[in-house]
Amino acid sequence: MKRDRLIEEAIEARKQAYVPYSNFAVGAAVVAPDGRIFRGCNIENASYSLTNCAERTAVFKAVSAGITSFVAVAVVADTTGPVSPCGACRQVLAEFCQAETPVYLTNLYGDIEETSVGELLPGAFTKGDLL
Ligand SMILES: O=c1ccn([C@H]2C[C@H](O)[C@@H](CO)O2)c(=O)[nH]1
Ligand SMILES: [Zn+2]
Repeated sequence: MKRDRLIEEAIEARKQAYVPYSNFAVGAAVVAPDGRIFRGCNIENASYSLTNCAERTAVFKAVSAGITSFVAVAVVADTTGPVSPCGACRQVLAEFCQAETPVYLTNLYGDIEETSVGELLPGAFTKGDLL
């Protein structure tokens, strides 16, 4: 199943997490319109606030490869329930996805919450608001 394949990609991405401070590894994977998958992990820094979350790493890798829209997203972490993306990542996903774009929030224990970018950030500030 496509969903499960994407979650596997996020699990693989998580293995590259650079997390010497929190020891909380997160993986993400986003799907381009042509089906290509971009992986991301969280990347921490001794200057803690410079940390980049897994979701934004995946999105920024894709954007730097010329992909500026996504048709599905998966995120995984070692949480008791499905992982919950931070506000910054919700805003970045809103920039490059449709409100209906599916987001699979998961953990290492098989819990899967199927939500959407619009549900994660209702009323997002978007480019249309700049007019
Ligand atoms: O959805 C999330 C939530 C947290 N983190 C990272 C940021 C930091 O490295 C660590 C602890 O907050 O987890 C992510 O990458 N994605
Ligand atoms: Zn985040």
